[in-house]
Amino acid sequence: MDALIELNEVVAGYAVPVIGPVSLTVRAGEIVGIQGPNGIGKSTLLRAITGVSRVFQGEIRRQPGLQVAHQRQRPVRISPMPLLGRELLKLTGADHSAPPDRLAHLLDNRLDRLSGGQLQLLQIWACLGGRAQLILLDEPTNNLDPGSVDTLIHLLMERDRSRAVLLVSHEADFVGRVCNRVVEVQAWR
Ligand SMILES: Nc1ncnc2c1ncn2[C@@H]1O[C@H](COP(=O)(O)OP(=O)(O)OP(=O)(O)O)[C@@H](O)[C@H]1O
Repeated sequence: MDALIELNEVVAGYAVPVIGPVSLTVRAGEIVGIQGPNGIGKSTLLRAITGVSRVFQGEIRRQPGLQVAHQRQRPVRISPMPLLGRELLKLTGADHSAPPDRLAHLLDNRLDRLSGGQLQLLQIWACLGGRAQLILLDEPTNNLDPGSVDTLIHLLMERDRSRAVLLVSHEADFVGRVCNRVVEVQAWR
């Protein structure tokens, strides 16, 4: 299989269908964006890839052995968390690639003493620099000021280019700057 993942006419939801049909393909090295109005089911589609939501119709084909990392829209923040930034990277396997300079000042801080935006950037790098070949990012610019959005773009560009990213974002400017392709999704009707 050439692609990392292929969605073929996928309809996903929970007790009832929410989104679709959606077809898309993500290949190694690509950054693909998913766009659509609030509440249409974009997060639900990412959850279908990780098996958390239900696939009603269609098919999701994964490259054999594919590992997926998922940065959720509102990451759970467990407090207190006496874990250092560099320990988070080690736990996720992300210490194998040197963290970018822009994150260096966060590595010796406890996770529960980082700001929401700092924690988010570190968690995104833990996904991008970890073992997964496919990284799912749900609204990665949430909580980020313009300087941090620049850092996020830098992290995306610095990732190992064999990795692919499938991201959901309502920030058209950000999507235009980082994505190779954008897929417009529709609600199930
Ligand atoms: N665990 C769940 N069980 C049942 N319904 C859910 C669940 N999570 C979300 N939904 C419903 O699925 C629909 C789509 O939600 P989802 O969060 O996927 O949309 P979205 O497009 O990502 O929204 P936004 O752009 O606001 O982030 C909503 O009506 C929501 O209430």
